[in-house]
Amino acid sequence: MKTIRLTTAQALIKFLNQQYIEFDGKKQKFVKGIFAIFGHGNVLGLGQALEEGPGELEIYQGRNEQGMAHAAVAFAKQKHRKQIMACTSSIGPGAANMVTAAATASANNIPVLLLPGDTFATRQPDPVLQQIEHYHDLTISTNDAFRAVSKYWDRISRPEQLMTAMIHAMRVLTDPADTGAVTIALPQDVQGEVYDFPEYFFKERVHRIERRVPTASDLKDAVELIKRKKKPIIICGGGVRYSEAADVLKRFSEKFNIPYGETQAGKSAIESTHAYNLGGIGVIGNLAANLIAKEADLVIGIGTRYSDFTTGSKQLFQNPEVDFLTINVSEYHAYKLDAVKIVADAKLALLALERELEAIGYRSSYTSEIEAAKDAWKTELNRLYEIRYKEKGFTPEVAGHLDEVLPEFHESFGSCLTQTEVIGLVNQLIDEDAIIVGAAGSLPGDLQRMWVSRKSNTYHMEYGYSCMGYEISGALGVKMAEPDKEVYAFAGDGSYLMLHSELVTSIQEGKKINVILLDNAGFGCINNLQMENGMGSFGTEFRYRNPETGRLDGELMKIDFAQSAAGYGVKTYKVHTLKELKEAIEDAKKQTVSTLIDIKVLPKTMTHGYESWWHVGIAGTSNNPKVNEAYLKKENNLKKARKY
Ligand SMILES: Cc1ncc(C[n+]2csc(CCOP(=O)(O)OP(=O)(O)O)c2C)c(N)n1
Ligand SMILES: O=C1C[C@@H](O)[C@H](O)[C@@H](O)C1=O
Ligand SMILES: [Mg+2]
Repeated sequence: MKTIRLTTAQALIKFLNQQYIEFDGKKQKFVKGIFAIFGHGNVLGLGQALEEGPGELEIYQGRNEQGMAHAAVAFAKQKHRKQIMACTSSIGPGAANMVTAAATASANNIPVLLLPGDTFATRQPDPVLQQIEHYHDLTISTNDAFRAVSKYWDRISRPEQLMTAMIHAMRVLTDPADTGAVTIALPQDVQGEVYDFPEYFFKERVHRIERRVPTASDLKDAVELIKRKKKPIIICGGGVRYSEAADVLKRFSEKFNIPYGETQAGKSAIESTHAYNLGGIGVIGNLAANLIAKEADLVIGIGTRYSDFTTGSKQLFQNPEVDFLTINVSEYHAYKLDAVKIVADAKLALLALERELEAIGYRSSYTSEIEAAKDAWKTELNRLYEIRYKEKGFTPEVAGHLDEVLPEFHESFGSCLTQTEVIGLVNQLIDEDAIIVGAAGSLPGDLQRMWVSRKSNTYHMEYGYSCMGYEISGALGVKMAEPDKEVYAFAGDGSYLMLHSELVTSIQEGKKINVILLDNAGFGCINNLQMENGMGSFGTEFRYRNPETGRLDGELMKIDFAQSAAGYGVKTYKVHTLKELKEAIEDAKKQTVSTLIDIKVLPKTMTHGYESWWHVGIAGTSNNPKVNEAYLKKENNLKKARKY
């Protein structure tokens, strides 16, 4: 047996360079590059290996481990999981910073390879700087925190363990049914330890992403169910995009006259204007999708994990005859809602169903309902685009909460922009093939409802974990995946403040991203949520501590976000009017550096509620009668929801 003498870290990098994937007969390199923030836990092991022999891996310098790992997640998501990035961190805090991103990857089923440094396997020294030391179990380190958020976790305590660990890492990273974060913890001494690795460990490996074929019996059950149903609705989930099944779904919907609603992950698989595309469905869905969903007698969920946002906390589908048919590569998701299942690849399942339904001449019995629902939503959308603030007699979309704050905001910020008119104008002005990125706050709701995707795969929303701070890091990852397109991160002021460090990396790498920052001086959507459920405005507006009350109910904080980003070399704009917004977008398009448009928007002017309900925990007793009322309302809604 021929061997190659290498350190563990050198062997790992050599191995990563030899991994390929094959999908539909097309072969490509699987690991594009590696984000690194070096510390004592990885610089002399993995860092040395990367300096000496990176192979074809591109090496990027992150700013915050969470941010860089989110960029890696976004890269893989935009690549439809066909190519990934790795991330290396030091031990302790550097590693801990990646835990959130690991969770984001796993919740969204997006592959990412995380390589945190770990404490010494030899325990020489003991403890090393940043080691926690659990008195009852010295084998526990910060990296054990990744176990809860990874789809595969391993620790390399001896160099030879690397071989099985990496083979399993690749198995999970390329498994469409169960991919997510893979964490390989690397004790810092082991990274530099030498071993005679067999040459065959480094042979070229092609991991075939197989399309799981539907079984005849699954298909038979599905056809039996569909042919009894008159008003089916499809839910187009992220699986449609990852399986590249959009064209087949489009044809399927047309042939059998079946409309579809989009989840956050599925949106933009097919352009919004397609006649059967109802748009966003669920808690933050629109009127068209939610009205059709209410009446549907069959829900065909394709590549969706049926989150509470998608099913309206299992209360959206109100037809007493409603049944569920699920097409999913994951048995776990397929078993939900007591559905009839086709456990298979979305594209193959749709093609097979198409043949069967054609053979029996199936067609749903919708006549004008789909068009009527779409038209009604179009009218509503136009109304949302046109909402203009008036000093007198203005009722915001989210009315009756903080009506008195609007004049105060208008005066303090010198802006009277509403969130819906801003979204409408941005949607109208940016390129058709530009990609928008988002994750948290009120924007995902507004965008799922309002955004008109004119080209496929131009909507990139992380809503499996809805992690604040993904927006800007994610935009960088998307730009790395699609460097020829303009990329726009939609971020609230809260999300921007939580994490925007990779904006600097975008400048460093010359990867232009555009930040559309909507500053409403607070955690707006959470303020809505608390006030809708009877609470007062508590801890969610950005106000100074008031010396008179001792509370956070002083004046509104005015933050110059444009100035903060300008300091990094970002081209910035301050926007208070639609005219300024138009000029800023047009100028931003001409720039080669990253841009940020600091837009002051009135609170409470986001979209609100379209025939859906979100189940949230509410206090069962309170001195506040409004909270008690909200609790009773919740209990009543719960009665209308499916139990499982
Ligand atoms: C990391 C993280 N922490 C907390 C939350 C809970 N959360 C969801 S939205 C939100 C406020 C978002 O505020 P902002 O970004 O300003 O958006 P807005 O709702 O005002 O549009 C919070 C705290 C989250 N989603 N992610
Ligand atoms: O708690 C939340 C409420 C949602 O409206 C928001 O989009 C999401 O980020 C969240 O965490
Ligand atoms: Mg905000």
